[in-house]
Amino acid sequence: MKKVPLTDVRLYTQGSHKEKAEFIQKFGRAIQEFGFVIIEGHNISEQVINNTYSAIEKLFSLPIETKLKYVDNSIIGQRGYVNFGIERAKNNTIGDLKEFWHIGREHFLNSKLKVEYTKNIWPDNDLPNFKQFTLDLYCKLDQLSQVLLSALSEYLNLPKYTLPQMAMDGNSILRALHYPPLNKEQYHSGAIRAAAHEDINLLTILCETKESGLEILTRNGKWLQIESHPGQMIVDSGDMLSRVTNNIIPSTTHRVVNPIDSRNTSRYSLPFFVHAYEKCELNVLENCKSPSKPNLFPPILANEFLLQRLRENGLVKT
Ligand SMILES: O=C(O)CCC(=O)C(=O)O
Ligand SMILES: [Fe+2]
Repeated sequence: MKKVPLTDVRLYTQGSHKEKAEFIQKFGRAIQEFGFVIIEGHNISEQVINNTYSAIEKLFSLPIETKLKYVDNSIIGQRGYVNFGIERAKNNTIGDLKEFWHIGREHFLNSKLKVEYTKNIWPDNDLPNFKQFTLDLYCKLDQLSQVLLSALSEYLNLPKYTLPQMAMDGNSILRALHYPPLNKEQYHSGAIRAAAHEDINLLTILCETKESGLEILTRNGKWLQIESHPGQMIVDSGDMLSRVTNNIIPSTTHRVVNPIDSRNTSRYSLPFFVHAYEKCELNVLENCKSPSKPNLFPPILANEFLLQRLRENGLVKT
């Protein structure tokens, strides 16, 4: 496969029995064999996405002193603003050329499971609409993730609630990202917008972007540019999914490369990291165990795994 597979979520949400089965296979195989899949028919309107993009463009254009008011070091970059140079890919010593803002869960789908997550930080005094727009997108992506995880459970021949249950009211994060234009020094520093890495979580859903730069490392070791057009989103697998599937679905390596000179403009992006709930034990799922293949990963609580990976990414100091 040279092109990232594309499929339509409506086959699963509104389709006949046959169409549902078609989606399950196409989506599951794409994630398993390719690592990335483009989806359409996700039912999140252009307006919701564009409102959020306008809000984050305004946010990142605030003076640095204002943005720094929204840093809380005690919560290790899990909410609010994270400045340039802080996050780096695992095993990398140079920080990425990006600033970002994290939004966590405020609404719970199942009130019985309610857990206390770190409180969000809102730039209300500087940007009154930011909270409304970003939370609206968060909730819609959260619902979409439940649908995609249900299809993926069926692909693994597991009850369809298996993966959705892990992510239900999970510690998922919407990341608003800004990669500013590069100066000459940065072009030569060896740093890139986002160095090659795997995401920590179960799945990542990336909203469409206006500027290119995202590349994936295909399972046969070649870098491939990936674009999403209006109405499309990109989905990829993370480390938590790799753990619970005993690497049947490996996490996908990806990066964001620097722009060529003639397109040296800001790039904004909105990935949604679908996490398990904090106390979820990341055990290998029943159908992914096999007598001939030992379990590659010992069980670990989702929150402990997250902390371990944040340390590797430079967000937690050891
Ligand atoms: O900006 C992008 O398109 C991808 C960002 C990403 O991979 C990340 O933040 O983990
Ligand atoms: Fe990523």
